[in-house]
Amino acid sequence: MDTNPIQKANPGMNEAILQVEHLSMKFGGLVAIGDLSFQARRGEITALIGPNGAGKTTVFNCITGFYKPSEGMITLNRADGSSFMLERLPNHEIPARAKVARTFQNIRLFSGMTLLENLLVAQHNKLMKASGYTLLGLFGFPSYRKASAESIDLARHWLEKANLVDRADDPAGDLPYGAQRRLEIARAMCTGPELLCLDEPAAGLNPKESAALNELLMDIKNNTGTSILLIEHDMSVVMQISDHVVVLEYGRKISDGSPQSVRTDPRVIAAYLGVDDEEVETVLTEVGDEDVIEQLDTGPDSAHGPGTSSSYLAGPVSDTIGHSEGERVTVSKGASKAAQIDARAASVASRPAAAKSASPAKAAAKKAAAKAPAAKAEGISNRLAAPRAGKADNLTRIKGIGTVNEKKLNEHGIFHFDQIGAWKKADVEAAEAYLAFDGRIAREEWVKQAKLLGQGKGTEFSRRLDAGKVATSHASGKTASAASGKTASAASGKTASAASGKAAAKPVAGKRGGRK
Ligand SMILES: Nc1ncnc2c1ncn2[C@@H]1O[C@H](COP(=O)(O)OP(=O)(O)OP(=O)(O)O)[C@@H](O)[C@H]1O
Repeated sequence: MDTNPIQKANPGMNEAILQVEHLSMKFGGLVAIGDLSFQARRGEITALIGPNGAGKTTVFNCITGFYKPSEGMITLNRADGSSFMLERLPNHEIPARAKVARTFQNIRLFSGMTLLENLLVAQHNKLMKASGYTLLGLFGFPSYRKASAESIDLARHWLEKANLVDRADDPAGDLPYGAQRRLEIARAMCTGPELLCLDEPAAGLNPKESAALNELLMDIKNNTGTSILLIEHDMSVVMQISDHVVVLEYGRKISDGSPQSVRTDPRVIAAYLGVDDEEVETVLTEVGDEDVIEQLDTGPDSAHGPGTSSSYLAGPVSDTIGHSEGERVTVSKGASKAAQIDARAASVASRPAAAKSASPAKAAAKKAAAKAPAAKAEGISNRLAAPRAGKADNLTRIKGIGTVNEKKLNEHGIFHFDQIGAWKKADVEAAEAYLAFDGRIAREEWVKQAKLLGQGKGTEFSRRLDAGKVATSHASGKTASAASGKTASAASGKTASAASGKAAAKPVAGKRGGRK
């Protein structure tokens, strides 16, 4: 194989700025990335998404030379026709020669330096080159003076783009969080990258800061030649600005395509059942396909539930998962949710037609199963057998309750705001144990919110939800139809509501921990 990290490529053949081929990264026995291939196209925003620990940052670390991959090739095709095999390029040469820049999950600015100084430091290499690497050059060479003036102009340009020019002389550490994120991107842009890799740029941003970030990234996409590779958990950012989305789970690619196609991919939704409810809810409620929900009835992935390593661990051991309908699907013990979905789809496809005709019996079995958990809910004191007057409140108006948890609460006899509003400490603890929420109900003040909503008052969150600014499975933020046997949003074709015929008893979906 050619050991020269630079290859000549034909200009015009570089539709893909980045080609990742059969990339694997192992840490001892742990396979963080397994045989991953994807492309990022020039001039586009490509998002790399997946649950915590899926291997996204490891991919970035391989692209930017922080890790040398165990196997595979990463090719960066520059606009001038040259190509670089990044896995062979010394890492300090990746920004300079291959023109790849990155930001990190944790902000890494020089907080004591001013904004302008931060952007000038980023151009240090260019300035030193212009000085001829001599002290005299710093003062005497016209090339240095020219480069210095150009660097200041470029810094000012990116400060303007990031809407930070007014604060050019303030220390970077004094900026609000969202502004620091934009400054990092401005700093990376000062290096003139062809590929900009952003690791969770929207993490911790409020909606206004998120919108400012989107605007900056769209500006970069539309007005510079820079292509963007983006790791992001915030689905609103991903869906709004990405041209192309690659989804990882346990280091493997499970989906690759347009934002629309990946968000309706059952394997992606299944993968996201292991993360925060808000993220699950965003995907589930936007997809809302009954078949998809049906496919999710595989239950939690015990091999990768909370507390275990969230990385893909190759293992040939087979196990059998039982389902309420009685069919059994065999998957490997280390299989991801996506693999379970695939296995189940194969099982459904091969099921004889006669099995399908047994659906009334299946429905009865499901109904019985749906009733079962209520009988087990000893921990919560004020349960009801059914919603009053057949109508439940829309519990997703409480910040922290997504459609998935609303369904579980309904299954345990909790349908109304005043029921949650009346919870005592023991009820909160029981609900937290059932939902595997570990202190979150108290922290998010569900009881306080529920009291207000029960009195017909609103909260900041419920007002946003009622105004349609927050995703909900309910046709209208204020309506609900849990336990009515209908889907909550039949009109809009969205997700089945709680306690509908589909709400068979299911254990709590595994969470994969918080962000880094
Ligand atoms: N240097 C390392 N040594 C050992 N294991 C590592 C190392 N770096 C990453 N891992 C493991 O590889 C897996 C993938 O981690 P990675 O940080 O790439 O995931 P991620 O998708 O970026 O997660 P998150 O969304 O939480 O940032 C994890 O199990 C992680 O613990």
